[in-house]
Amino acid sequence: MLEVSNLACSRGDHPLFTDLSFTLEAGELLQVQGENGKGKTSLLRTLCGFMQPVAGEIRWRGENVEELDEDYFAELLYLGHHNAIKDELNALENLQISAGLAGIELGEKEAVAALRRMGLKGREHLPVKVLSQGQRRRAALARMLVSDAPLWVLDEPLTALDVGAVGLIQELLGEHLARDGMVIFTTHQPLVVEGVELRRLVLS
Ligand SMILES: Nc1ncnc2c1ncn2[C@@H]1O[C@H](COP(=O)(O)OP(=O)(O)OP(=O)(O)O)[C@@H](O)[C@H]1O
Repeated sequence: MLEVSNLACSRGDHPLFTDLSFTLEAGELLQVQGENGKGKTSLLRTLCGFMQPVAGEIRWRGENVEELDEDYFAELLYLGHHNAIKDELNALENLQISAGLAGIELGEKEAVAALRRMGLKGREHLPVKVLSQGQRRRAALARMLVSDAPLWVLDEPLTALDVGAVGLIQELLGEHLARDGMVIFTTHQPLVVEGVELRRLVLS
């Protein structure tokens, strides 16, 4: 379980939020909401240890994440709104490398199957720089199919996706939550996971 207590974050001298507390349990889907610039991305990045909070504490399975360090990162899948993919490499190489960095040895057959489920059949061996925006996004989101991390932190996962891909992402979220996974995410588009209650955290 993720427990956030009295968290405060700033960017430079600019305070974003203070006294933010919430929990996230197995099977829960939490949307961070707020107008542009309210600190949604900053909150997600702070939860993943990329930014230091000004105050407060983040606990994972009862322990402060600063003390857990690598053990916490191994249980975390972060997909930022910038695709963390290398332009010169193809979708297959990108997926295998990112899985490897997360400690997962991903065979070519499995990686190809994941990319095909993401609608990239026939595009697996092209450098991602020639893919469309939506296809690049699909290539980045394929990590959801090969991750065994229980905590997913997703920053605007639906950006650039067509209706079919949005449906697929909603399906993948449903599968993850049904396995007792947890998801915290932002989106400016509607996102519905069938049979799952959407919790909301509003930054104001
Ligand atoms: N590196 C930085 N240096 C200074 N200020 C920054 C930096 N990164 C972000 N900010 C500021 O911090 C604030 C929060 O940014 P953040 O990206 O967390 O907002 P957001 O709620 O995710 O916005 P959006 O809905 O537009 O994606 C914004 O005012 C932004 O300009």
